[in-house]
Amino acid sequence: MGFEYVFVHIKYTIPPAVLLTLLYRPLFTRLDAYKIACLITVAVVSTIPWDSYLIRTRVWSYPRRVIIGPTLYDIPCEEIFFFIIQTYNTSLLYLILSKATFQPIYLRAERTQLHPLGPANPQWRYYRFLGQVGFGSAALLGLQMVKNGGMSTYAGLILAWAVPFLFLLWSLAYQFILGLPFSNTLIPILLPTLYLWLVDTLALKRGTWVISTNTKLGLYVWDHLEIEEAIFFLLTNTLIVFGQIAFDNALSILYTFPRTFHELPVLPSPYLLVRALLHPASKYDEGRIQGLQDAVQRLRKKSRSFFLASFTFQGQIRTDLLLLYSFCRVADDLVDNASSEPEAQMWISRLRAFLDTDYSEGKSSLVNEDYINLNFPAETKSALLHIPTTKISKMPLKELLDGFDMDLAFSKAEQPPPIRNESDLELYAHRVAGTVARMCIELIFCNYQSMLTVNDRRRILDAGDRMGTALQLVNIARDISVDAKMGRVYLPMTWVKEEGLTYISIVKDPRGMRVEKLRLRLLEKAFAAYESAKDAIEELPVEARGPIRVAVESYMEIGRVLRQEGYVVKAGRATVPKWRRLLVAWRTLGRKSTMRR
Ligand SMILES: CC(C)=CCC/C(C)=C/CC/C(C)=C/CC/C(C)=C/[C@@H]1[C@@H](COP(=O)(O)OP(=O)(O)O)[C@]1(C)CC/C=C(\C)CC/C=C(\C)CCC=C(C)C
Repeated sequence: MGFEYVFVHIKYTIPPAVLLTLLYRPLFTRLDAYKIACLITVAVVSTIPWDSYLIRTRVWSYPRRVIIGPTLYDIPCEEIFFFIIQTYNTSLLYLILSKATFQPIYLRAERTQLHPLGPANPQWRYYRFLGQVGFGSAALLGLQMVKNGGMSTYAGLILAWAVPFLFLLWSLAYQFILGLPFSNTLIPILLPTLYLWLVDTLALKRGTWVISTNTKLGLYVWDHLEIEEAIFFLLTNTLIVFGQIAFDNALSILYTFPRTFHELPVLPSPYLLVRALLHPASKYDEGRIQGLQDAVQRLRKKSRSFFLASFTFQGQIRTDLLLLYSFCRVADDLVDNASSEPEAQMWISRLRAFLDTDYSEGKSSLVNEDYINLNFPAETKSALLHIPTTKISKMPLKELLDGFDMDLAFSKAEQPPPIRNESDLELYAHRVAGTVARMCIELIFCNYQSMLTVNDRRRILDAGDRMGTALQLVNIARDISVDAKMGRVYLPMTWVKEEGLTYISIVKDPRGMRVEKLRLRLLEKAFAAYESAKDAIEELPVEARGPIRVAVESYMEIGRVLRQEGYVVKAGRATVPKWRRLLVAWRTLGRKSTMRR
């Protein structure tokens, strides 16, 4: 009996596990735990018969002096622990590196020749076939090597065991394996492989584990690292990453095509996951994939705070929020970028009519698609078509349009400025942002089960409304100069007068002590609304608390920067440096809930 193998774990496999866990802890969700647990189960169950065979046939052995004793089918318990910890470490690395990726946009519809629009992405089927030929040949080679016996036995056994699994995973998830960025595929395979090669070199050198000379090829990658060991770690890490990718591929299919897969549980069963992977790519809804791609592009380009926050949402809610953002952004831009007040008014009327049709009973989605095609620019189509109206009520959307309507009063020379006093400011902020918060919360309630009563929900929605208002006040405080350039002043005229200023004087020169005083007054109001609402976040379903904190805090951080003297202005706006935004996200995610329900 000895502790050498245990020390390998203490020194080399447990420290990275602790480090990765600490790093990922604030982002760790139930779904992540489920994914890792599934993979560990498959890894342990599939490796035990193979490893047991290797040990019994003495291809592979452990001197008695290095292991503590207990075995399962002759496999030392330290070895079983190795399967678990390797799967855990590589999986965590994959999860960390793929956090920023919104995987559904990597789905590719594969139209055939018979499709009315002609074939699309025909190359994918060839890629799949080529991969299958490659993996199939490697598996056959492995079998042949085992059959030949002698020095090729161990290498053959590795190939014959691991490659059929790779063949299967490739066949199911080739689109993601090829399409995802290298940071999500190659890096999480190569980094742990290299690390384990180094650990293995040390273990073989010290004789912690021994490969029989009769069954190995006798080739080395470098001193003491047998080629078989190098292949083994490369293939097992590839299996783990391919397994995680296949999981994400299945989840992406489930979240992207709600017409085919509805009423999804937070943790989909293995049966549902396999059904999703077997759903033919020729049946993917291309329009929806396009809608999601456009939504991600819009968010990346237009809002750094919400783009960062979107990484922390997982599963269906991330898709829904992206689609909601896309709609809000497109609607806001249509009105803001109109060349005249009548044109902006026309967009608002058309958006109202679009919502009326979308929410009317028995409407056909085709009717609304025709309406969009006829009445809106082509580049806005995907945002309008995929807004998740089945999960949000009509009222906040209509009120959002009322908020845009208030903006139009700025361009009507005959009318007084729309924000005359504090109540007008509150109404405006409620309409353009309180409503957005309400819709976000409705989506959260729809996606996660909770024990909240109707009254609780109402109270949380009201708090959300106040929080949205707080964000909008920060937005106005940030943009005083930008808005003045467009001839707009969102500061209440009563406040402006109190400072001895006028609407015109601010439009002409939005700088100076008195404007700064007004900015601080606005921020004070914003932070008061924020303080009155922030505790309600801890009453949201647990999965949504951290991400909502990130969304809120990274925006409120703009307000905190504005409160400091000498803030940095870029393109007329105060900006929060990237490192500071990341720090805020990290801190808020890690914060413990004080009011768990
Ligand atoms: C993570 C993620 C993808 C979130 C998406 C949130 C979302 C749907 C935002 C819509 C944004 C939008 C374009 C709205 C149109 C009206 C508008 C311009 C509102 C202002 C947003 C500022 O965005 P941005 O800086 O990009 O805009 P401009 O530069 O001015 O063009 C707003 C300030 C409103 C944003 C308000 C929210 C996102 C609500 C936040 C509150 C919650 C989520 C609820 C908190 C919950 C509790 C219980 C307190």
